[in-house]
Parts: sequence; structure tokens; C-alpha cells
Amino acid sequence: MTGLLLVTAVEAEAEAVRAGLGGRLTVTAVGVGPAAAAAGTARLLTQAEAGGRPYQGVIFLGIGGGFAGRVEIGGTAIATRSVAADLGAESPDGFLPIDDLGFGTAVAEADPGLLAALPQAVAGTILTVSTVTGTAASTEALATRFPDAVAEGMEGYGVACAAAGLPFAEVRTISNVIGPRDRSSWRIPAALSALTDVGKTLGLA
Ligand SMILES: O=C(O)c1cccc(C(=O)CC[C@H]2O[C@@H](n3cnc4c(=O)[nH]cnc43)[C@H](O)[C@@H]2O)c1
Repeated sequence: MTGLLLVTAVEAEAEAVRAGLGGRLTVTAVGVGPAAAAAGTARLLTQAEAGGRPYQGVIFLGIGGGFAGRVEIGGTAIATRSVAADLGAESPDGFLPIDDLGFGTAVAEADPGLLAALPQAVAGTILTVSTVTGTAASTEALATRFPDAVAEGMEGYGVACAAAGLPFAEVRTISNVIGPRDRSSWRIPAALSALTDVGKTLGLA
């Protein structure tokens, strides 16, 4: 596929994707968290537009946490939608997303055309969080609010906002189970290897 902007959060993820792409597309690290990733993506899109070679779509690729029983470590999750899980307001009656506050939407739908170019994988909602989930209580709260959520990361919704109407998709390869924080249990090499496999699929599309 030509004209696609591929972005990751960090350089190690970009290198992993590049290893699979075989030079057929470029991939750029745009920063960790929704704000940095949105700003970095917007800059790349603006530069391409100014250079007369606008992108036709944006795919975010990165490692992420997976909900237990929904996706395996080393597996791949594809977002049917990217949802900013902590964008809204707390209330005594529970969390209120910005959709309920009248400030737009916390939901970015994936583009069906881009999904068709991605490998077969576990599909579902991928949550965007500014704080990595790290307790049993917050994991349970998210799993209850989002029964179809398969994974979480820190950039997807931000990148989708920067894409501003361009086709968008998010891919997460799973480095860790979402739950009580235990950094020693993260399997980053397995997740990076899976990102290389995703890159191979994209390089052939
Ligand atoms: O330490 C390393 O070698 C290394 C290599 C590649 C990536 C990393 C990161 O820590 C990337 C930060 C990135 O990870 C995403 N992430 C991963 N697991 C979760 C999670 O459980 N909840 C939320 N985000 C997660 C996140 O999108 C960060 O951008 C380290």
C-alpha cells in the first residue's frame, strides 16, 4: 500500500516494524502518550502536505498491554476502534466519557479498508490511556466498562485525532497482561518480534 503514514511511539518499535517492511514503506517514532503522538503525527502529515505528497492514511503500530483471556502475550490485536478510556469526568455514579459531556467523542473508528491490509489477529476495542493500568481494581473497571476491549496503549486515540478524517488503524502486539504492575513480566522482545511480522504483512500488501 502506498501513501500510508506508519507511526510508532518509540524508536525500538519503529525498528521492529522496519525489519519486516523490507524498505517498502517508512515508519517514524512520534512519542509516548496521546499528546506527543498526536503532535508528532500532525507534524509529519503537515510536512507531507506542504511537500505536495499528502498521505492517504495513518496506521499506529506498537506494543501494548492485553486483557487477560482476550489476547496472548506475543499475540497481535487490531483495533476495531480506538477509545480514549480516561477522557471525560469522574462522578459518584461512575465515569462519564466526553461523549456524555457534549464535547465530541472519545471513540475513533478504524477504517475498514486499512483493516483489510492488516494480518488476521484478535480484533476489538483498543483503549488509549495516559496512565498505564497497574492495579486489579482499575483493570476490572476498564474490563467492565469495555467488554469488547482487547488491549490498551497510550497513543492510538491521539494519533487518530491528528489523522483528522484520514483513514486510521491501530495495531498492538502484546508485551504484558494488563493488571497489577510487574515490569519484570513484560515480554518486550516477543512483542517486538510480532511487530516485525506485522511489518512483513504490510510490506507485502
Ligand atoms: O524497554 C524497552 O526495550 C522497550 C522497547 C520498546 C518499547 C518500550 C516501551 O515501554 C514502549 C512504551 C509504550 O508501551 C505501550 N504499552 C505497553 N504496555 C502497555 C500497557 O500495559 N498499558 C499501556 N501502554 C502500554 C505504550 O503505548 C507506550 O507507548 C520499551
